[in-house]
This record gives sequence, structure tokens and C-alpha cells, in this order.
Amino acid sequence: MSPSILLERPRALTKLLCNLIFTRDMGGGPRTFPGGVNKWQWKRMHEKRAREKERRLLEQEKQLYQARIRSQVRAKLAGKPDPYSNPDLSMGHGPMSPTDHIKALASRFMKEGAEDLWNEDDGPLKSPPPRGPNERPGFVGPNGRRGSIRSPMDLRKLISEGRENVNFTNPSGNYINKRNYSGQSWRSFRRNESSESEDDDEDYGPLNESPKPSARKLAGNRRDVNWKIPKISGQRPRFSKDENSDSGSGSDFEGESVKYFAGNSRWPRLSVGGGGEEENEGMRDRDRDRGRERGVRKVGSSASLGKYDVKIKKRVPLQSLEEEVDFPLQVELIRRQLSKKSLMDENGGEKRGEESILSQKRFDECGISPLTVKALSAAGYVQMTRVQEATLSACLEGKDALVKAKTGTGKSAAFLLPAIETVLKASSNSTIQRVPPIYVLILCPTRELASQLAAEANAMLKYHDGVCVQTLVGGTRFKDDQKRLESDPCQIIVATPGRLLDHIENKSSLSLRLMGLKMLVLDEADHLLDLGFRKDVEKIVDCLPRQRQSLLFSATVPKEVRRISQLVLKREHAFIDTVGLGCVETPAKIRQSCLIASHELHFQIVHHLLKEHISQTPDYKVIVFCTTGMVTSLMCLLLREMKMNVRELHSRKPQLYRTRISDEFRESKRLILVSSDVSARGMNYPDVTLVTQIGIPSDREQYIHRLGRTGREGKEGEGILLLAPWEEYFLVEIRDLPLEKVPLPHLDPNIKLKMEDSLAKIDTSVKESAYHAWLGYYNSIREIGRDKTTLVKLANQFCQSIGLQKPPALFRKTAIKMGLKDIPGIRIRK
Ligand SMILES: Nc1ncnc2c1ncn2[C@@H]1O[C@H](COP(=O)(O)OP(=O)(O)OP(=O)(O)O)[C@@H](O)[C@H]1O
Repeated sequence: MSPSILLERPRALTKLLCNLIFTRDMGGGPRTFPGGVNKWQWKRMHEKRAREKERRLLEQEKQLYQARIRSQVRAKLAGKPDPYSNPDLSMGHGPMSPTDHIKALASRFMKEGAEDLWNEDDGPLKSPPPRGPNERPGFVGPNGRRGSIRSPMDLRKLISEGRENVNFTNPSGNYINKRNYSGQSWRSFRRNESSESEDDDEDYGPLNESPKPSARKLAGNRRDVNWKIPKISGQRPRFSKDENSDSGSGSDFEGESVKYFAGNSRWPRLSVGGGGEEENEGMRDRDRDRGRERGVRKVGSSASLGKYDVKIKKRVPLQSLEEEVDFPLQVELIRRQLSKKSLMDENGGEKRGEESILSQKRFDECGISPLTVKALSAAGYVQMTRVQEATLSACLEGKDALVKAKTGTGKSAAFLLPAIETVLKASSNSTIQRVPPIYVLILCPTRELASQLAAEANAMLKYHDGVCVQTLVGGTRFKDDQKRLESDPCQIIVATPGRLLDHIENKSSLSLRLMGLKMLVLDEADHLLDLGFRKDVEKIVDCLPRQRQSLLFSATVPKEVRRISQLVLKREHAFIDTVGLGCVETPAKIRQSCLIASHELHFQIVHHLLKEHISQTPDYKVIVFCTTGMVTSLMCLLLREMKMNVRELHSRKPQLYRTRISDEFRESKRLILVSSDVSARGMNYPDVTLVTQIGIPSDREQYIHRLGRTGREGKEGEGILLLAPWEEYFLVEIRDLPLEKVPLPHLDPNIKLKMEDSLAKIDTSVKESAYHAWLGYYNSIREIGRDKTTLVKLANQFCQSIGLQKPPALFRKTAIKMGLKDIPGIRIRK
């Protein structure tokens, strides 16, 4: 439309402007529907048309039916033979007799499984009122109830004549399914209901059941309980909270469920709460009465059987139930059942000696280089582990993969072997290049893990001359990295994201070398794709060639990670889960227990647990995980004061020290490592006998990884989680894991005094830093960090437990950042 036309035709201009404004306001795309309507109006219009069409068709059917009855009555009055009783007519294509017509309708609608054909307007919404002895349907008696002049056709008889397996009425006049009816009282029938009723398809609602509940209504009324799809037999689809339900009533309900009853004439109301059989019966009567009072329509639509429509049971629409029940919770329940089962299986397997992580397949059968096989044999690897067997062929084929396998099952070798093969293949294919390409990049979250992976890769490369690995991790001099990279060109790099990004952003030659990348591996992928690392990982991935193979490995793959893994993986990647859906994610041979005690007892309890473990385990090797670096430091100092053989490892320590301690702990026995989360993931310290976690881990995944430092390679292990009472909520997150709550041990009062003495000897600055770190850690945990007042109170409890008289002051800036500035109990530094 040219501008001049618009100026000449102001209406066209207005319309165009309206369209523009309208389109923007609605946030939709351009108007593409005829008649100037938007998509919603268009949709509504079509829905309305469809409804009208349906109504018209039903009206036609009704008229046809009435016409048949009229002609039959007329013929009868005129003394003529019933035109529809003519067998020629009824057998042929002519109009049917009313009886046959009803029979036909009945067979169409009343057969088993045909309930799906019933539309929402079918049948009476309320059960027919109880009839007096002289009352008949259709006749309005003096009491206002309907009766009938003529005896109604006995539809039940009609149906039962033609069909064996149809519905019968229960003693209260409601229909039940024949196969469920045994002539008992309705209640006792339900009680004695056998496993026959286990078939969901046989679960029907009562005669006067309202149609399917409105999704919105149900959702609106839903409370945070475990909803269960109820098993209902010949009764109103009833959901009730399990606590009061009569388990002997044969209702088949387990756990909590929703009670759902006809609260208004059309839609059932959903309520949560107790209510046994009696209450429900009473409810039903009340609903019936209410329906009567309001003159609820008692006959169905024209498509129904009119007053003979004694349909009483409408199958609970399974689809709608699936929508209404809390689906994630249903999944969770199933998961838990599977967990239990798998745990039992695993325990059974244990007994049969099936707990080994090894598979039957040998490395020399899987098509990897013989030199690698030789190196593996030298390292004592002959057979593959299960995860290696499950992943190796897909990885060697060049597929992208996301792999989940339990801790300590050999994931590192599972990606290092294909990585080495990739280098060998690429090296043999390439010509001499000016900048030696890096073929494999392995990202991992910690420096110690990077060193460990590089060491493992080097062991596998023992007989491959010319292939080498380098690490790029923080805590070392950047210039040294650069020199190393130049003097000793490598094909495999193991890096932590931060340091690698430094190199990429510094425009070192590394960026150029990464252009030849063939394979990217993310070890501890879920952690690397977590908020802390994701940005760096995204930036790194942006600098890598798109034509590459990507492998993601972890012992935990939460749903969000599965989704965002697409950042790195190709769409058609393989997801290899060797844990199995619904199976316990922790190794079966780790005994897990939990202790709940107030903060002031924590140090004593830790001391007691360690002493006990040492006395029982001559070759003990223990890791004590603390929430933060400074709390780790304090714990280590305290245990050292208590004359225990401890080392500390956390990010506050210089890298050289960290490496030394890590190596020492790997090689040693009879040593306790007090560590922050730097040792939580991937670290393979052999034969750790006990892992203790003090305070809540940052999340469920972190609990699993920390615990996984023990019980590796299918060996036995022990894990103890020590929580303060207010931290107990965390147990819900790990409820599917086999954790046993144990009572508090008896604590020696002398140890308490000794502990207090030892605490007094520790420098106040360490305790103050521990308080600040504690506050920062828990402030970042959603569940408690939101309630600042409570958080500060709890922090002050912790403060007292570490022997500080009053909480140390915070810098104003820090307090503001943490949202704690005006919270009572917080002291601000002047
Ligand atoms: N094929 C094999 N045969 C024998 N031992 C193996 C084999 N593969 C791996 N291992 C050993 O199993 C142990 C655990 O391996 P690894 O550290 O790779 O586990 P992981 O699954 O990566 O654990 P995490 O989830 O904690 O990172 C190591 O000691 C390793 O040497």
C-alpha cells in the first residue's frame, strides 16, 4: 500500500496502525487470519462452529427418534400394525422400532469400553431420586417427583439380553460392573474385592458421576501431597487422603491421594483431607439432595437414552487423571519403588558376587591400539568395566555421548581410551602443520582432578611415542604454561575452564591450535554445566570447531543438565545411563548413615566417630568433608590439637601444597584428610574407608560425589552425614538413597573439656573466618538463605559452637551484598 493511498484513505491508515499496535501488544506474529480476526478469535470461532455442528447432529438424531415414536403411537391409535415391528423394515434399512432403536443405542453406548464415546452431556448428572413404590419415571407425583404413566422399557433387561458383560446396579441403585458384583452389600463387595479389580480399565465411576473434572479446578485445588490414581471399582471415582481411608475397604489406595466428589452439578470438586467410607457416602447423599434442590437436569442430551439412560458408570478418563495427579510425584513414587527393587536386586547380586564393576569383555577385543592394550595390561587393566564396555564402541564410532555411571566405576578410562584413539587416527591422517593441533581437550572442575586425569592418560600412552598430555590449571604461572606449551607440543590438554579461558582470551597460539580439535570431553559434566562454570564453558565451546566429537561424563545427570547438555552435544547424541532409571545412584557396598545433632556437638561427634573408626579399621583412610575452606581449616586445626593424624585440603591453600597433600593422601594409609569440595568429585584416592560429611552438601549431586570417594571399584565403604536439626530437610532430597538414621553416640564428658581447651588454643582469626565463610555458604543455599533472620540466628549458634563470644563483624559492603545489612544479630565493621 503506497503512502499516498494511505493519506487519501484515512480508514485504511487507521486500520494499518491498529494492526501494528495490536500485533505488538498481543506479542503475536502478523495477522494472518481472514476477516481481520486474531488467532484467538479465529480459534474460538472454530470451536463455536464445531459445537454448533455437534448440537445440530444430535438434534437431528433426536427428531428422528421422536418421529419414529410418533408414527408408532399414531399407528397404534389408528389400530394399524406397528410400522416398525415389520420384520422387513426392522431387518432392512428402514426405520427401527423404538425398542430396537434403544437397543441399538444401548449397544453403541453401553458396551464395555464404549464409555469413551459418552460425551460430557450424556446421561443424567445426578442419580435418579429414590422412587416411591408407585412412582415411575416420567410421572410428576404429588411430592414433586417424577413418575411415569407407562412402565418404562427395562433397559437393563434389554442390555442383559443382548450382552453378557455389562453393568448391573449396586444395591443403592447405582450400576456396577457385572464382574465385580457378587451380591454382597456394596461396602462388603468393595472390601472383598479381589485382585480382579486391578485392571484400571475396569474402574468406573458411579451412576451419577459427573463428567471428568476440570483440569484447572483440579489443579487449583491440588495440594502438595502424593496423589495417587485410585483404583475404583463400581464406585464414584474417589480420591482420598490415605491417612483415613479404610485400607480394608478394598479401595486399593496406597499413599496419599485426592478425594474428589461432585461439588456442583457439572464438575466435581476436589478436596484433600481424610474421610472414610461414611463420609463419602454422606457426601454422595448430600450431593444428590443438592442436585434435586437445584433442579439439576436429570435427562441426558439428545444423544443419550433419554430417561432410560441409566448409565451410571463413566470410566474415569485415564488421560484426565494422568493430567490431574501430580505427575512428577507419580514418577517419583515409581522411581522409589524401582530403587527399592534395584537395591534388593543389588543386595542379592552382592551375595552372588555380582557387584564387580568389571564386564566380561577384554580390552584386546575392543579394537583399540595394541600399544594401548599393552599399557593397560601393565597398569593391571585387562577386562573392561561395565561403563567402558557400554560406551567404548559408541565413542570409537565418533558419536557424541552423555554418559552416566556410578562413582568409581572407571569413567576416566572410558573417555581417555577413545581420546587416545582419536589422537592416533588424527595424527596418522594429518600432514605436517605449522602449528601442532590439539586434538583432544578434556575439561574438568578442579586442578587435582586435571592432574589425576593427565597421569592416567600418560599411563595409557606409555608405549605411544610422540603423543603427550599437558595440563592447564589455575594456581600456576601463566607464563610457565605458555613456555611449556611451546617447548613441548601436546595433542591432549586437560584443563580447568578458568585457566583455559585465560589462554584463549590472551590470544595465545593455543586458540589457533584448538582449531584442529577433534574431541571435547567434559568430565563431571553436570558440575561444569552448573551456574559456577557454565559461562566459561560456553565461551570455550564457542571457540572450538563445530565439527568435533563431544563426550560428557558424570555420576549424576540431573534433568536440567540433560537439557543444557545440548550446548555442547549434537542433537543426535547418545545418552548412555549405566545406572538405570530409578536405580540407586550410589554404590551398593557403601553403608550410609545419618546423624542429627546440634552444632555445639558436631566437633565432639566427629572426634568420636573418627576414634571409633580408627579403632575398628587398622588401615583406615578417612575424608572429612566440610562446607567451606575456612571451616575445613578450623576442623583440621582442632583435630590436630586433639592429636589426630590429619591433613587439610581446600582452595585457600597454595597449589604446590594442594598437590603435595593430594599425592600424599593417595599413597598413604592411616591418614585423615579434612577437605572442602575440591576433593568431592573425580578424585580417585584408593581404599578410602570412611567419608564423613559435616553440614549439608550444596545439593544432592554433591552428596553422591563426596560419598563416592569411598566404595570405589566395587569395594566396601562407609559414609556418615552429620546434620544440625534444622538441616534435616536435606534428607528429603536424598530420600531414595539407602541412608540409615542412627542415634547419637554416647559422648565422653572428658573429651568435651579437652575439645574446649583445644578450641581455645586456635587463633581467633581462624574462627572468625570460619564464621564468615559459614554465613556465606548457607546464605547461598536457597532453603535457608531466603530467611535472613533465621540464618543469622543459626550462624550465631555456630559462632558459639566454635568458641567465639560474639559474632565477628562484617564489612558493610559484604553485609549489603549478602542482604544482611539490617538483620538483627549482624554486626557491621565500623
Ligand atoms: N578396566 C579396569 N580394570 C580395573 N580397574 C579399573 C578399570 N578401569 C578403571 N579402573 C580403576 O577404577 C577406579 C575408578 O576409576 P575412575 O576414577 O575412572 O572412576 P570414575 O567412574 O571416574 O569415578 P568418579 O565418578 O568418582 O569420577 C580407578 O582406581 C581405576 O584405576
